[in-house]
Amino acid sequence: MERVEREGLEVAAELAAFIEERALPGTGVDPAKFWKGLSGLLHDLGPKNRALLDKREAIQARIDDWHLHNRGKGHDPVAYKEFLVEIGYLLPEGPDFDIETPATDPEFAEVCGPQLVVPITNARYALNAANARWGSLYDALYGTDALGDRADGAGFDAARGARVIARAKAFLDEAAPLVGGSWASVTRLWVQDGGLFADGDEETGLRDPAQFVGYAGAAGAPTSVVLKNNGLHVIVDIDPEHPIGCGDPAGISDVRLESALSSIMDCEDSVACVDAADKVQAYSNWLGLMRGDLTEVVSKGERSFVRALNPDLSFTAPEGGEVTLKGRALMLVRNVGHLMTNPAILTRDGDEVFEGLMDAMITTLCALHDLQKEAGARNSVTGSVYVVKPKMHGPEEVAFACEIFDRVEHCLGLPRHTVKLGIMDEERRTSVNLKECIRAARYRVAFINTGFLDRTGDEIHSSMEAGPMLRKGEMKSQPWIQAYEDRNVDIGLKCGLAGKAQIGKGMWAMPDRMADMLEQKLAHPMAGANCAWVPSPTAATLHATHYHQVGVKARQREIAAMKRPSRLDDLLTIPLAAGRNYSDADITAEIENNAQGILGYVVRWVDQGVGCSTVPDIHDVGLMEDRATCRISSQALANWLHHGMVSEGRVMEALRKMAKVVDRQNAGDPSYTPMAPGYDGLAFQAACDLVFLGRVQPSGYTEPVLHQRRAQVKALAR
Ligand SMILES: CC(C)(COP(=O)(O)OP(=O)(O)OC[C@H]1O[C@@H](n2cnc3c(N)ncnc32)[C@H](O)[C@@H]1OP(=O)(O)O)[C@@H](O)C(=O)NCCC(=O)NCCS
Ligand SMILES: O=C(O)C[C@H](O)C(=O)O
Ligand SMILES: [Mg+2]
Repeated sequence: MERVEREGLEVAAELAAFIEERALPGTGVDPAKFWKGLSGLLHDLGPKNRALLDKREAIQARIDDWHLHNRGKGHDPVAYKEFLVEIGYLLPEGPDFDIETPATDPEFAEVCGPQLVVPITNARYALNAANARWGSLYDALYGTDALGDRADGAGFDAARGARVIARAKAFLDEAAPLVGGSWASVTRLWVQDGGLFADGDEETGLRDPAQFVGYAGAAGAPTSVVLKNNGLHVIVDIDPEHPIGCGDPAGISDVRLESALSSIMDCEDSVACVDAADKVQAYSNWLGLMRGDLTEVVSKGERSFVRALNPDLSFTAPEGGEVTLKGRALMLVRNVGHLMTNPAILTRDGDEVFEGLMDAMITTLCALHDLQKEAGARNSVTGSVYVVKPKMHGPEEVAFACEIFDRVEHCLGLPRHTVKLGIMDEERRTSVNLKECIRAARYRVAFINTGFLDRTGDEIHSSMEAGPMLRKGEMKSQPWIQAYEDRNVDIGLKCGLAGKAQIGKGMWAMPDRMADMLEQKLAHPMAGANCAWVPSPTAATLHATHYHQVGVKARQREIAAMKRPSRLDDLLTIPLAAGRNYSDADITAEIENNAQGILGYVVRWVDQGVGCSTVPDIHDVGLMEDRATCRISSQALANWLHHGMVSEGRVMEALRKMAKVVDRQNAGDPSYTPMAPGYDGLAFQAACDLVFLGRVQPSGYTEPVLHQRRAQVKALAR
């Protein structure tokens, strides 16, 4: 790899060119100052980063020892908790406080709704995610199983269309009820004296006239009307010439929902970035989004078009004048955590730099383009940069993240606390010390979010030596996870996040099961969450309906008033399989299911550089797999192997059997290299390493193995 020297750093030439030719110009940041700042950050904070990782390992070693020492004695929760205090795992809680994060955007402070996540390396998807602020409810209902069944695909099914329209109008009856009658019987809509009127069985209007916020077209025959409920907008489009509108009594052609209020552009678990070329791809997409000029040619069948960021939407206010609605989701960027290093830059000692430090500086630099915009659509109206920081273990690591951004802001000449932090509550040492973690970021925190996928992986790894764990599917109903979810909300509310920052909930990991999502994900706003993660724009539109049903702010007040007890003891309950007598068939199903998930994900990661995939499980349900879900499956198998629940031979047999299944599932992909019958490729090897070496991976993470094998594949291709 060609490198250039910059202030004591050996920088990959393509990364240096990206920074000097594309990221820095237009920001007013002097290149020499930038490199000096980056070099200082990497050299000064690298050792501290390393020390924090060493501390993780030292703590884990003590926990392992404790379990080994106490094995066979029956778990003593009181002694265990005392031990966790003694080793500094469980820290004392300080006095109550309120966070003091300066001005966050309305998507954080006021409005509640879905949060979309997207791999930043995929420009087509990333643009789509930015534009997912608005989504068609008609399309979402028609194109998924939301109504219980799926379209058969052979042309437009009018009967299905009628069911979709009936459902959407039932939604309008709940979200924006009329004084008399139903939206289904409306035959005409018009605006008069600042009010919205409807003809139907009778002349009527909105039960709450304040829900009408704007319209497009002529007052007497609007082409759109805009309604608002729980802070979320709904656009009813009217076009009697439209193929759908022409069959509607009022000419209604669509109901569009404000859907993804925010979108996380992910540089972490949904991407595969192992070197300078990958990092430049990620950074340049983020730069394009922050500059506002990212485009991508999208081809669908015969049709090709250029996808770009959507503009804001403009309507006439009820009394005249203009109302503008944001056309794009508020964008956040997820940096990587503190663990990994990356060869894109070497220190003066020739070591790879910590990737999280590099991400912090470069993603913030890219965001300067948004902060400095004088015209055109801005991402943050309050002049903030939103960085999601994953996989931190405890308050010291959160404080370290804040220190990193103090330095970044200083180097880039930004006001202190411009960068707002999303703290993923997804490691056990963060969950048990959540209040202190929030305190450590009290001037920056913009969200806390329960990343239950990583959290489940860490649950298994942390207590690896305690015994064999429950099956993966049983984890979600265990006391620890329920305590974790509730405590996250309780502590967030106690620390004053309401009205300033988000309390978020985790991913819906079955992208094709929208009926199930509609039924189950209502629980997130009910639990007091301002937002919850969805895997696709369509899922965002459907999940948005939940925030029409539940007023989250009121719900948060109710929950705060309950003053629920802390449940720390439940949180510390280890999900052991003790007492469970799994049948041989259960055990086979569990190892095959995990093996299939790991292989299906890893083969695309290692061979093709795809960081997020839908992979069918053994029941043929497509699951969103990313590094966090892979961490669970590999830790689950490593744990059962370690405790002799299954032999190495049996697991290897399952891996080979499932490799053939995964090969068949990918048979239609011309760029796919089958794993069977040789089982000697790097992807298969990576899957084996994740499982057979899973116990000794740092915190059970998958990154070290995946990066190493992907780098080998790339080297071979060169
Ligand atoms: C799960 C996933 C891999 C499925 O991808 P897929 O099989 O290509 O999805 P589908 O074929 O059903 O849909 C593809 C369409 O949906 C869009 N889409 C899917 N997921 C999207 C996302 N997260 N953001 C924006 N658009 C998305 C694509 O742009 C594409 O539309 P287009 O053809 O107009 O561009 C994908 O949804 C994804 O990557 N989701 C992100 C999940 C994530 O980031 N997880 C990590 C944190 S938990
Ligand atoms: O990246 C993910 O899979 C989502 C989240 O960070 C989690 O770990 O649950
Ligand atoms: Mg995670």
